[in-house]
Amino acid sequence: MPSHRYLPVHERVPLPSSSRTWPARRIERAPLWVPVDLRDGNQALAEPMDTARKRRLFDLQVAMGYKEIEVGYPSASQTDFDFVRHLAERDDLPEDVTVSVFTAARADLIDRTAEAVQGLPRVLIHLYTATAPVWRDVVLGRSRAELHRLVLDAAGHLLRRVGDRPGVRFEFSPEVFNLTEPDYVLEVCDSVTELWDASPDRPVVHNLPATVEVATPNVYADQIEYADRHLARRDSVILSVHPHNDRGTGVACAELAVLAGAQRVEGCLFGNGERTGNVDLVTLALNLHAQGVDPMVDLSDIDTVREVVEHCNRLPVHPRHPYAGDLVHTAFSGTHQDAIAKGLAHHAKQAAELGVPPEQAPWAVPYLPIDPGDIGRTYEEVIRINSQSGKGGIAHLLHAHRGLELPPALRPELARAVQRVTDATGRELTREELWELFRATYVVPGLEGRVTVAPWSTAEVSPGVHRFTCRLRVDGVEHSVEGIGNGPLSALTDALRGIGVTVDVLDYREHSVGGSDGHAAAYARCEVDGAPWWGCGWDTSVLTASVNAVVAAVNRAKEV
Ligand SMILES: CC(=O)SCCNC(=O)CCNC(=O)[C@H](O)C(C)(C)COP(=O)(O)OP(=O)(O)OC[C@H]1O[C@@H](n2cnc3c(N)ncnc32)[C@H](O)[C@@H]1OP(=O)(O)O
Ligand SMILES: CC(C)C(=O)C(=O)O
Repeated sequence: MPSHRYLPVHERVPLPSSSRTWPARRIERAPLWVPVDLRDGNQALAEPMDTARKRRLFDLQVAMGYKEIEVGYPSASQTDFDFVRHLAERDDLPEDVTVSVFTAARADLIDRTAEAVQGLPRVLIHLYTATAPVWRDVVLGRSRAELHRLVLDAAGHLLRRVGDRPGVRFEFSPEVFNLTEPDYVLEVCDSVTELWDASPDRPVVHNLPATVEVATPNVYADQIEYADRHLARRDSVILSVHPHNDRGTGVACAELAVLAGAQRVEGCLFGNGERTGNVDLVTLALNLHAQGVDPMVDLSDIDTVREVVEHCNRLPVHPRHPYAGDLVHTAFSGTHQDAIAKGLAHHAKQAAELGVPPEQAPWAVPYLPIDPGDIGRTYEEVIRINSQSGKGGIAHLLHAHRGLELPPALRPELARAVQRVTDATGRELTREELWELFRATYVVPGLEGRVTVAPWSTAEVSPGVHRFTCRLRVDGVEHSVEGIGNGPLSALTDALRGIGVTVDVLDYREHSVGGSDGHAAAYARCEVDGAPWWGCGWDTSVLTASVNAVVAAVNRAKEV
């Protein structure tokens, strides 16, 4: 790899001194989140959103509780302009929501922006110019002083155009802040603060973007802490960050930046945006939630949020996406499943002991960072079965979906049967297929096979003495037999013995299964012709289930 072509960040930009305090801090409340899906996310789409899609996403963001929403770049396209006009003319903005619009530092674009926002009751106008040396030299062709002049000219023009309108506030972004000299950032931002005469009741937003992520997140945090300490009129400045995800650490950058003093975070839902995307606001919010901090946005129905975002962006959310992906609450592997199954049972028990519903009880289930129920997911998909799965997960699924309480001694044998199938097919077993496999292996042999028992009846002929009377078919030959024992099952085994089938019940358990059809399950481990075999019964009658379980064990032994 020609790695020598790339300079490390400290050779690309002077970094601020290292008297950092952010590593010792904690995030104890949510910053102001600002979704920029309708602008930064939108400009990265192959097919930008039309008004209907923009409106759908905007309404979602309002419903989720976002209070500041960047809605477009109205001077860039008629579609963006029209959407801002749509918001202004519909006049249905909730009173606690401010819209933000984006513009480059050019008089013609500012004029068009001013036209677009006419009539909006609350609007933040977001002016930007790249400030980093490569952009100054290569893209904009301006020296430090010339670019500073361009920014002030544009900021002044904006102020003259809309500064006296009620409800208008301003934001400035030195684009590529993270590759800009710290002293130049302060010089430009402070002069803009001055020009716009920011005050605590009309603060300016200085938004310091990692336009292209180029360094480990600690470097960005140092840059933000330096700005936090040195920006002028600090109580009149809202310090905002806008991380991108080029190195895959956009979320970490935003979190460390908040530790370092950022009060506001711009990003997109599920991380859409230029190249590898903007920082993902959903992950950031749920990371706070998982630390016990109120994220101040409603993600209790994450699948609806995802569906709307996927529709509007025409992009899928990855199945492994943090919190929201299809697979993130699912365990296929045996030991994880075992731990989750035990953890869920423990959680239910703890909740009962505390006298609170499970969804209110403190969460500490292994391998599940948050309760999937918090974001509207069910437990259906938490455990899925393939060749990596083990007995714990299999037992959990049969319990969760069929109410079976499989005896621990039966589980390893069933797991081997499951593994034979999943290894042979190489694919996942659905929960219906798992149930069918269990039924075919342990229950069906009690109903059909070399030995069948039907019809039959039992009676307690004297206290503690039971008689089992039946017609037995063995390899097609029918016998009328009778047995006596201290219970119905021992009477059955006695009857079988009478026709030469030697069977002893070694272990037996039964339980009822709740639900409308009121089934019972019976599990019998029997020694048949000198070897142990499990058989199971599933019937509305406990007695029938138990008889079938013993016959199943006999037939399984006779099949080999
Ligand atoms: C990091 C970000 O996300 S920045 C936002 C980027 N978003 C977009 O570009 C989406 C919308 N953009 C557009 O629709 C168009 O680019 C427009 C309408 C804004 C401008 O279009 P055009 O006038 O055709 O210019 P073009 O797109 O080629 O932009 C390049 C010009 O803008 C100048 N420019 C770039 N950024 C800025 C800025 N922040 N302020 C002022 N001028 C700028 C460049 O120097 C260049 O000028 P030049 O032609 O004199 O060399
Ligand atoms: C905030 C602006 C300038 C931006 O989109 C970026 O830098 O990525």
